[in-house]
Amino acid sequence: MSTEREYECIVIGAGVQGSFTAYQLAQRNKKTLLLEQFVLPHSRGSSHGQTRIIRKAYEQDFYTHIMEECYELWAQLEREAGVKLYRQTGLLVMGPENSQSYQLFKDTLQRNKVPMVILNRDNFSQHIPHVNLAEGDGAVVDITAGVLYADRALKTVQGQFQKLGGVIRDKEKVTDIKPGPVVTVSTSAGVYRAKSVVITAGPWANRLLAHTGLQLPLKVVKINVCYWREKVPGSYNVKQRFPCFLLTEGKESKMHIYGLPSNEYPGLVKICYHAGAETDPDQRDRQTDRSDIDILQRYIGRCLPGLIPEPAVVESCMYTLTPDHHFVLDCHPVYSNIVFGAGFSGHGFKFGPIIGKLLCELSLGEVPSYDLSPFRIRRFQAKTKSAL
Ligand SMILES: Cc1cc2nc3c(=O)[nH]c(=O)nc-3n(C[C@H](O)[C@H](O)[C@H](O)COP(=O)(O)OP(=O)(O)OC[C@H]3O[C@@H](n4cnc5c(N)ncnc54)[C@H](O)[C@@H]3O)c2cc1C
Ligand SMILES: O=C(O)[C@@H]1CCCC=N1
Repeated sequence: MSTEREYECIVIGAGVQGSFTAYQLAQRNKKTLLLEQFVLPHSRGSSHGQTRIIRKAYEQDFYTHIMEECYELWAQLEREAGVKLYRQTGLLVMGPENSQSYQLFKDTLQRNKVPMVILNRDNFSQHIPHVNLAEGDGAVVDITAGVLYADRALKTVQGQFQKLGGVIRDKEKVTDIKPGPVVTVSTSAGVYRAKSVVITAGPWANRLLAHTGLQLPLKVVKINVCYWREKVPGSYNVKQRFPCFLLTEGKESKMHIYGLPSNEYPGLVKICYHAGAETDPDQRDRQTDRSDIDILQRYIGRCLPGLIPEPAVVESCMYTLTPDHHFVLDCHPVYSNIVFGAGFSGHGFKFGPIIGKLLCELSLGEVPSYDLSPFRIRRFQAKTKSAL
């Protein structure tokens, strides 16, 4: 086999997690191949689109802790590449004042001393115009939060990986993985070998893991990415300092509604429902459920009076959900040189740089920089089907 087909590590899937993992490996001078089934850039997975929210506001301390370093790593990439990837807007968290979820968000911010502002009913509309705070809801702003320019970030990290000597082969679908001390990876165009393999295949994770005899309890859902037109252009604009926002559990929905200020499409505000209908990732466009859009229309009609409650643009994206909505970051239980990052459950983009670092550490057999117990597969126990 020629040396072009032999690597220290092969990363499968060039979404945000695979691209950052490959970049971390290349920074550590590891000869790395990044394989992607589609021609890059593409919009068939979970990492496409122009924007994502970045925030420290979480219900669990472990995410807030990790975000500390993650902000640094995003800034480092911006400096290294000379590209702006983050814009601070703040994140307005709203939810029933006495609900568990809202209190957890607020407490986590306070306990971790994240810069924040608590708004009350009297000063709310002065700070956040054109939003009706629902009866009984509280409101708190995570000042550190903002928008990540997602497509630009992906292009940047892939470019930096290549500058470090990393190889990307797109339009090359992985068709087989043969575990062993040296792992053999077959694609639609060739056969490669590596000391370790990282699987970051997003909605296709279980398809890839099947080659290693492992299945995770993952559910893939389609998300209708909705943009809503401002009645008065600029009312919810990023330049007017309108923040990102997130609704914790409420009457309308068990899950969150979230939004970003108008920015990428002039006059249009991105507001989505944090759940969707199950889909086969290869049949995404056949899933036509729009019940999420009905929920959004009702919410917008009631609480965002400056928007036309009819989506102006609807795009598609996918979440890969775990039962507890926490990520999966682990080594294969039998083949320790096969590592995977999966189940990012619709909130993984902001963590890309740190996920890359952690998966790189796991693939090199190092002790990971953070306690990975919330992310290990043993938490699923009986639900983790293994043919091994
Ligand atoms: C509408 C929407 C809004 C979101 N908003 C936010 C947000 O505001 N903040 C946030 O932090 N996160 C957000 N997320 C979540 C975040 O975008 C995802 O968690 C993240 O993009 C997942 O990345 P990934 O690399 O795991 O998956 P993907 O981006 O899907 O990457 C997996 C890649 O693997 C490739 N692949 C699969 N199988 C093969 C194969 N056999 N051979 C070769 N390649 C293969 C795929 O083609 C794909 O490119 C959002 C997601 C969606 C859908
Ligand atoms: O991860 C995020 O910040 C967004 C908003 C909340 C729901 C999921 N994604």
